[in-house]
Amino acid sequence: MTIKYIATSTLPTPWGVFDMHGFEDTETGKEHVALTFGQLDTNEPILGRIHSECLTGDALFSLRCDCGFQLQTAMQTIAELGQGFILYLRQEGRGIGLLNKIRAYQLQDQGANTVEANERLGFQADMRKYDMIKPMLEQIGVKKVRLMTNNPRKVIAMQDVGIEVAERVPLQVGKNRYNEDYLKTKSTQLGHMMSEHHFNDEQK
Ligand SMILES: Nc1nc2c(ncn2[C@@H]2O[C@H](COP(=O)(O)OP(=O)(O)OP(=O)(O)O)[C@@H](O)[C@H]2O)c(=O)[nH]1
Ligand SMILES: [Zn+2]
Repeated sequence: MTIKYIATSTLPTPWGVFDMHGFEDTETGKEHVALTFGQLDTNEPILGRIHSECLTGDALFSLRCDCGFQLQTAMQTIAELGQGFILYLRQEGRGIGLLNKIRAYQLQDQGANTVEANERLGFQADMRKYDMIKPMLEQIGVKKVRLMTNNPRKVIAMQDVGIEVAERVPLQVGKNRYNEDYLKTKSTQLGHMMSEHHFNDEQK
């Protein structure tokens, strides 16, 4: 894996003006993005999120998952705090790509859960890799993090590449009638940490 920093610009959003840093993985051709907000105090753990691309949730308003809600909440929380970062990683569909995710959704429409659908298509439940985060965080000057996630695998993945996770900050938002089963499967089969409160607290 070779991650090459390309350029930085501003990114005005409804929550404030972020800086957007572009990276290229010269091995795979994937284009990753880091957003930063404010002047990062690199001696302290920085609030941040490692977000995996979800075109349907992040851009097309899908209620099948919680991704778009998590992204928005993370950006808003960071902007309110005054500093933080988001790595937006181009590993759609937990690494199987958009078209295979649509195939998986088709199987889910027929009754499979998110894990079974991946397996029926010949994929592991989660094929994501996180080795690109180290050079990306190095470029933006982040050494210690307070990570917004419900996924303990992400915490381990960060520690594996030498980033200190000072705290895991839960990010339970966006539950609705279309993603309730999906969230339950993540909790029971993929080890995501979600409180019962989340399941009892319908938002949409
Ligand atoms: N294969 C597959 N991928 C999905 C499905 N639903 C969402 N995704 C992808 O899953 C990724 C997000 O992973 P999640 O497991 O929802 O959450 P996470 O990022 O591991 O954990 P959090 O940090 O708590 O959000 C994105 O890349 C989505 O495109 C699905 O049903 N099948
Ligand atoms: Zn999603």
